[in-house]
Amino acid sequence: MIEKTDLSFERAVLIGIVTREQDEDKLDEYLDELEFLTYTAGGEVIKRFTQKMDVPNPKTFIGSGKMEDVHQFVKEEEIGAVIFDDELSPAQQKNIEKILKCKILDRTGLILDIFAQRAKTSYARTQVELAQYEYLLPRLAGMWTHLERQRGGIGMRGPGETEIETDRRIVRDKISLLKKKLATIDKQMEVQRGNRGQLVRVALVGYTNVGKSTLMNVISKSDVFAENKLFATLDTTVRKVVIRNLPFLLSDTVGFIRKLPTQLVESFKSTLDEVREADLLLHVVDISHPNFEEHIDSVNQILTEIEAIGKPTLMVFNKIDAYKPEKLDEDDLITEKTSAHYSLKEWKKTWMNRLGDNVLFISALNKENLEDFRRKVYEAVREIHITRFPYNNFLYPEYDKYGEKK
Ligand SMILES: Nc1nc2c(ncn2[C@@H]2O[C@H](COP(=O)(O)OP(=O)(O)OP(=O)(O)O)[C@@H](O)[C@H]2O)c(=O)[nH]1
Ligand SMILES: [Mg+2]
Repeated sequence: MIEKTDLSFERAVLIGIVTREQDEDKLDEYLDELEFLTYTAGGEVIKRFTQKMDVPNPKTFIGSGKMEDVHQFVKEEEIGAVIFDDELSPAQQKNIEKILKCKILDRTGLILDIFAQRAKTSYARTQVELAQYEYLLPRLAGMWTHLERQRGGIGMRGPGETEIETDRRIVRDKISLLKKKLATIDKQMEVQRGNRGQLVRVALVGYTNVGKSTLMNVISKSDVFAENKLFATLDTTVRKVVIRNLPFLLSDTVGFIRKLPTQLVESFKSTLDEVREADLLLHVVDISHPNFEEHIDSVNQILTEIEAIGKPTLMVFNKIDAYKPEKLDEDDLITEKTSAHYSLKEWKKTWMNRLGDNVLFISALNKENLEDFRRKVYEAVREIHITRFPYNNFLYPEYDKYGEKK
């Protein structure tokens, strides 16, 4: 595994910009998420810097005055990492590093770092490593100045272009090696998937931290790692589940996020094969999150990217126990009623109504409405099952509660 930026106990500041497409409220929400990502990576956010601009500065992303403020703060407060919400170009990253003289990360770098920390199996590690090298390649020149500065002193001449070229070649070789390694594992996995027989395959998909693994555990009585941090799951777990008389395969996999780095989507292609090859998707949503609608869009966008959109899908709105609409007093005639004030009942009448029967409202944690969940999943799986195997003998005999055959 290549070096990762260690953010453990690191004091960090966040930087984001307000643009025409992204007003202050939106930026706030995005920075909340970036703060959660930083916390997941082990860092602590001390301050946020924001700036209004039409277009980012091509050299330093934010303007020079603002950069000076950040510089002062970094010096005075002993900040170890400065994290940008947007993707920085390799040149921007290099320039900013020169000014601030501390770790500079963008959103992609931060997400890659979390993936690197969390990858447990050699398969996940290989995929992350490939993504890291792809990210590193165009940034190599910048990295050298970094090393140069760190070592400094006598006898340390700046690296010539040739050394950077050598480095690029090494990284390129490494990338093609990792790709070959992944291709071999992919073949093995394909065979494994083929061996699973003809059972209907169901995949849990959704934004990170919405409760996919918790739901998997509840439904399949398994023990998949779940926690209140982002990207708890990086590997796919597949379990055989039986509802009433119907067996099927349920898989839990990596969560999605807004602007998931393309390097990661690409190198996690085979992990995501499970989603691509699924017959039915359970799109899990954290309805207690203020941005849940945007999360749905991000997930759909990634599903489109991996060519998994348009499959039969059940929308599973989870965490109903934690859903608290904002209060609107009856005599309050000034505050405009927005979706933040909707009760669950009101939500059901919105665009959710158009989803017809394909919606569910549950709490995986409190095991609320799980009967409804089982029934709807059963019906959807059965539908697929009987169209695929009209003369099928997979359906187990149904037993009543006394254990008698029906
Ligand atoms: N209040 C509430 N919390 C829940 C519910 N379901 C899950 N959680 C919590 O949400 C957090 C994330 O749960 P996970 O199951 O790890 O979520 P995930 O979707 O698998 O996350 P990633 O693997 O990171 O993509 C945990 O702290 C869970 O305890 C629920 O119904 N209600
Ligand atoms: Mg998970």
